[in-house]
Amino acid sequence: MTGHTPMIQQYLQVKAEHEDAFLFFRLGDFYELFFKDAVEASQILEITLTSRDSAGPDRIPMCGVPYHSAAGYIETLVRQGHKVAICEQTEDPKAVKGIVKREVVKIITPGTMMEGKTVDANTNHFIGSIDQLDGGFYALAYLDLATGEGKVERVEGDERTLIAEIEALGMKEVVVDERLHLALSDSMAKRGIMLSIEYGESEADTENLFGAIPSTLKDAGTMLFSYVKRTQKTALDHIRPFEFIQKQTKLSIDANSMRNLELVQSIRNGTKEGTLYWLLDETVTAMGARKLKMWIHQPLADKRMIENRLDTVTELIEAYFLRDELQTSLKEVYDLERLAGRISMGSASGRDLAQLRNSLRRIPAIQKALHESDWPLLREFSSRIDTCDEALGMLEAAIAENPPLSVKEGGVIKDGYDEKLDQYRDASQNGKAWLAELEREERERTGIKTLKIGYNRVFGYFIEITKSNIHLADLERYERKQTLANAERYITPELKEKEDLILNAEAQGLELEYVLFTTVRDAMKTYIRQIQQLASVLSELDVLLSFSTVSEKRNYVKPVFHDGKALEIKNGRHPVVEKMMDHSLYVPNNCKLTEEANMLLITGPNMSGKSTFMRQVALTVVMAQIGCYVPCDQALLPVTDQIFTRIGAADDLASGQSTFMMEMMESQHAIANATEHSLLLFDEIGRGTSTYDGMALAQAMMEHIHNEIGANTLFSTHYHELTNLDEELSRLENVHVAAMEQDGKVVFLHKVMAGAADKSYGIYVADLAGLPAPLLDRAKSLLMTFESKEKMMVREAEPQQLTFFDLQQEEQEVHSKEEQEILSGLSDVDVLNMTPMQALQYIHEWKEKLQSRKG
Ligand SMILES: Nc1ncnc2c1ncn2[C@@H]1O[C@H](COP(=O)(O)OP(=O)(O)OP(=O)(O)O)[C@@H](O)[C@H]1O
Repeated sequence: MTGHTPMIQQYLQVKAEHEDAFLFFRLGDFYELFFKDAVEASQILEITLTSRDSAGPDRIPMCGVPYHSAAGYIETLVRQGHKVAICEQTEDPKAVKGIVKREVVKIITPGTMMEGKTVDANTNHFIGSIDQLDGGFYALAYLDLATGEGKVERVEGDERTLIAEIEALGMKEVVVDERLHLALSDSMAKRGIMLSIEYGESEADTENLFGAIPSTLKDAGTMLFSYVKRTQKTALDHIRPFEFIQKQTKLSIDANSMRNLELVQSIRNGTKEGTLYWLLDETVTAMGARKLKMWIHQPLADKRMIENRLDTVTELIEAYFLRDELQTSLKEVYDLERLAGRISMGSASGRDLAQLRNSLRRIPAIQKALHESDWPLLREFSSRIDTCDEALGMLEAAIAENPPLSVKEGGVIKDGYDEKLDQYRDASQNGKAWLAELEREERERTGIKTLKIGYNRVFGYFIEITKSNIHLADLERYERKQTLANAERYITPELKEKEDLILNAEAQGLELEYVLFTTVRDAMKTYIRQIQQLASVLSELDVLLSFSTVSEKRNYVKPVFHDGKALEIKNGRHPVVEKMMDHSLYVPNNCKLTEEANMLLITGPNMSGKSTFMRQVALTVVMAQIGCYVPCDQALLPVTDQIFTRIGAADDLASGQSTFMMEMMESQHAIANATEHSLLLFDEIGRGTSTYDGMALAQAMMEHIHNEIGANTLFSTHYHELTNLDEELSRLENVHVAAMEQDGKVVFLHKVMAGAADKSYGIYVADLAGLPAPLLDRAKSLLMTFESKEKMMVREAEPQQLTFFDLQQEEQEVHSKEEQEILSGLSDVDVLNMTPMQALQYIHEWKEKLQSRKG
């Protein structure tokens, strides 16, 4: 370190504690980066790399960004998966000699970045933390620092399940201890998730935050809290008590199924379009949009709670005008949760406080409208709304109607709020007028018509009287300051006082205003919980309004829940496919799963609509359990506890697993965790391997689900051979999606009908896709050969179809069994006590057995 200038030495000291971050080192109006940081950042940010002198022989690489435009650069670095440590001057450079003290005031990381152009306010941005526990499970805690929402859940399963959950929640950063860091660093890096280590001591007093969390899971939460505290270095009063996600009260949908069903992210490009969230999102506030997403992530599994939401939606649908009024008011409500977060962390601007005030102004009308309605649940809603009158009163009194963006510009505090500030403003704005008035008064009092008030830099403001009038001067009050050739200049205490005010008015006014503003902002901290509570009620209202709007617009119906297991949907539709196509073209379908028959085996040509049908059943269940109406004419539903899907080829490239391996792992996960209250969707299990292998696996899985689990199950397959299973499995029924041949062309009817399909139409679909005619002809003739061969094989191997290896093995098993029988028969024979005829009879039997073996 020696051989550097004192400033660089200071830099190196700070940098040593923040090796893993780009250090933004404040120098005047710039943030400077040095050494390796400078080289790398200049490349990423496309800014010029320069160098500066040091005490040593080599120049130091350096680059910098202006203070006022740093935010964009910081955002770019953090978006690309880096940390940025902000090091500020913590002393006034004017007040000290030599090196100014500097300190890191904040570390911005991918999981804690809350503001910026790329931060979507309609989504929660969670930073997570993991603790590995005995017994093969993990504790997963996560927190949205902007809104203060935190949750803790128990993740049962292996590392893959854990990572899937982290991805499903969209986390960009996860905090772990050193041991887990080693174990997870590769798989997290592949997915672009930052792993940060927290060594620090856990915060001691966190009982208020983790009171509801089972003790074994608390450590994940406290570790997360310590990390956030260490990086943010501000008050975190807005962080609410962490919620414990109890699986029993939630419908759990594993991350793969979330993706397969396109609940919040489309498979194609990961955007919102084409998802259930996209379909249902008619929310008018960012808080509502976030809540909707969380509800879709964690639907309810409690009949009473579901019905309460559904009944509220019913009331909102009926109360048409009220709904409109509520939505119009809610549109004017800003993001109260994020505002509360900024207040807590001291980053709220004057404009933020004005937005808070403007939002709070809307609340009484919302409350009143609900309260005066004829609807019992809506009235109940109104009683949950706290109008935050005190907070509103304070903001009304203190904050100007339209404050500027920057607090430092002034104009944030309202006139009339603070006498002193008013004086400053008065002084600076009306200073001249005041002086003119004083001049008039003094002339009147003294009778000197030529008395005037002047100003110079040495003496400030003065009263000037010409020599000829001096005898009229009021020397009791005037103090002589300067004598000129033909005039005397005086000051008065009053004038000096005013002078102070006038001269410093602006500067002091701004200073005072800043103090007043921060006092109001800090005072608002008292109301954070109240504001958050309000936000929670309003966002819930927003989502329920959204449900009622969509349900009405799209003719959805209210589902009926019962305590049984039957799941019956009449004329169901896939809501997203329906929205994307001409509504009248969509072919509705029934789905009937009863206690007696709760497994459907679906066959039908490619593209006929098998997976659309399966998905629509799952989406209907999800929609119902978040409290929304459903796309059908009638629905009788059980409360489903978990949904598992094995649909399509959602290749998980990052995990490095083959598609077939993925398929098997997802199946394993479903089979290991499903209960009789679960819904399983298995789309074409086993198609990733050889026919017999795949068919065998599919059959075994169906048998297992039927006999051991008893879950409501939809199973689609291309293996027509499996359709015979309904004879063996009593609760299995065949359905098929109908297609029709007309003039040599296949017409897809998209209609689900009883019984098995007789034929698939793969080659026809290939034709539709535009494969060349000669290729298709060849395929047709090959198909004929295969089919006739298969018929022969089926005949040979009846009653079951086995592979060549299976047949060989079976043959061997049969033979050794016969030999065993002959041998044991021989040893059992009591030769001394049998007639020759009996002996002959035995020999004949043995010989026949051996002959049948050869034959
Ligand atoms: N009920 C329906 N009404 C109208 N169109 C439908 C219906 N169901 C499916 N479709 C249309 O048919 C297309 C194919 O459906 P889907 O992907 O469900 O077929 P599939 O039988 O699962 O095919 P594959 O066996 O090739 O996976 C859908 O994209 C949709 O446009």
